[in-house]
Amino acid sequence: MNETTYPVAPTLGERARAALGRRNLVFVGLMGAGKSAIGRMTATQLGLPFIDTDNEIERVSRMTISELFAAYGEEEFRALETRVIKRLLRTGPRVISTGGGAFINEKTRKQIERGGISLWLKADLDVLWERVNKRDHRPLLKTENPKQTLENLMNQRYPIYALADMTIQSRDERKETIVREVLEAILDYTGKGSRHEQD
Ligand SMILES: Nc1ncnc2c1ncn2[C@@H]1O[C@H](COP(=O)(O)OP(=O)(O)O)[C@@H](O)[C@H]1O
Ligand SMILES: O=C(O)C1=C[C@@H](OP(=O)(O)O)[C@@H](O)[C@H](O)C1
Ligand SMILES: [Mg+2]
Repeated sequence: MNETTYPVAPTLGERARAALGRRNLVFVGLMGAGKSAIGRMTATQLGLPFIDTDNEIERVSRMTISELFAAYGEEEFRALETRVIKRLLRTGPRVISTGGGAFINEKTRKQIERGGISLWLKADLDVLWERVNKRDHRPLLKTENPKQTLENLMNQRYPIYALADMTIQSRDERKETIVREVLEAILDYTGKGSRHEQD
């Protein structure tokens, strides 16, 4: 029996996966930007393993992030974060969502620069606030005026997040739409997008 097979065009996820090669994709940005949620969905589309550094820190320390901050302080948490990220970047490829402070730490940022492609999920204050005020597991926001704290962090950190390889605006839009933009950004950044080649 004769069977005719037709070529199937690769999906956006498959094309982005090929463009990534052996590199890790690393999400950075402020609390509430969507790094954990969008990172996980992006990993599924890419067919790659996903790791959230906060989850990994909680797993190895057997403490929650809040407990770690309370027991040892932020400095110890950062040291642990740096070690965990260094180890994760040694192998790959995978999708790694970092906690908001990771990319701000110079040592960690250099590791990310060497071991992966970084993507800043950028968001306005109101979007961030709307998302983070629903939960209380973020120790840095346990202040008298957490929205003001968030704004101060934006002012301090946005110039540093801007050093990331790619930037996507995280906004009041379906997560699937943001994920699609992330995949397109990978193609553009690696020179495999439609702006660079004929599809
Ligand atoms: N595009 C989006 N639309 C609606 N809610 C979102 C979107 N992206 C993220 N969220 C939600 O916002 C909250 C914070 O997201 P999360 O991924 O934990 O952020 P981060 O890891 O950057 O702190 C979560 O409840 C998540 O589901
Ligand atoms: O911005 C920060 O310094 C932090 C962000 C948190 O992660 P998310 O950005 O995923 O909320 C977590 O790592 C910790 O509470 C500190
Ligand atoms: Mg997170």
